[in-house]
Amino acid sequence: MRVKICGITRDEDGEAIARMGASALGFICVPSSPRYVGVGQIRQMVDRLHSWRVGAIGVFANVGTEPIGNVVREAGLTGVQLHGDETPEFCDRLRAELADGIEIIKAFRIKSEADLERTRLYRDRVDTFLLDAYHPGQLGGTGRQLDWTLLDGFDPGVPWLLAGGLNPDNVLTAIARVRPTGIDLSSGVERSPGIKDLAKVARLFEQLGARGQQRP
Ligand SMILES: O=C(O)c1ccccc1N[C@@H]1O[C@H](COP(=O)(O)O)[C@@H](O)[C@H]1O
Repeated sequence: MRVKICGITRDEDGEAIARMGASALGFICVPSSPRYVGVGQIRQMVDRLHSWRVGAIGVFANVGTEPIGNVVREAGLTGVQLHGDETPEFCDRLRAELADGIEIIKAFRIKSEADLERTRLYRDRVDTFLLDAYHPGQLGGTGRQLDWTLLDGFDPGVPWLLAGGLNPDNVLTAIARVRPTGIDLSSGVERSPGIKDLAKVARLFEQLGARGQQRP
């Protein structure tokens, strides 16, 4: 089970969570978010993570391919998460901008079957899907669950992460019900926006037990 913990803003949180066994850490590059971190700060955190086998994913929404490429290179990211309204063609252009091996995760905010259907258009263009809850006026980090019943039989043909309102108390039910390739948590393991609650993160990994983490 791949485990991504998103919204890291402090060196000490990143290091502790990498040590606990996270596959990837997420850094919010969306300026309107309370979890926003600048490129210099991300670089500093990424440098401190070099001894851990952990991915470093930048989360972007509705910005150009060139600024994303610049942040990826300057911060030393291993991947990007597109959390806005990026088109399939945008994903192709971004692929051309990024070095080989940089992971592209496309996030979808799901409120209906039609949203799930739309994910098909991205299948051959990105590496990984992420399904999050839709909440009007907010891009992410909402702490809200999407309607898991919509995901019955969802099999996109690419690895995919379940996100949206996951926490140590509901994560095992979510995995058993939805069977994603991986999970992504942010506000469910926080004390306040951007400040992780390491006791909650530890409880999450206890819950996950011997499942083992995969791919940075
Ligand atoms: O966390 C944010 O502030 C954020 C801002 C803009 C885009 C995405 C953001 N977070 C992503 O939201 C999901 C779910 O978060 P939660 O677990 O429900 O709090 C997660 O993928 C974050 O990467």
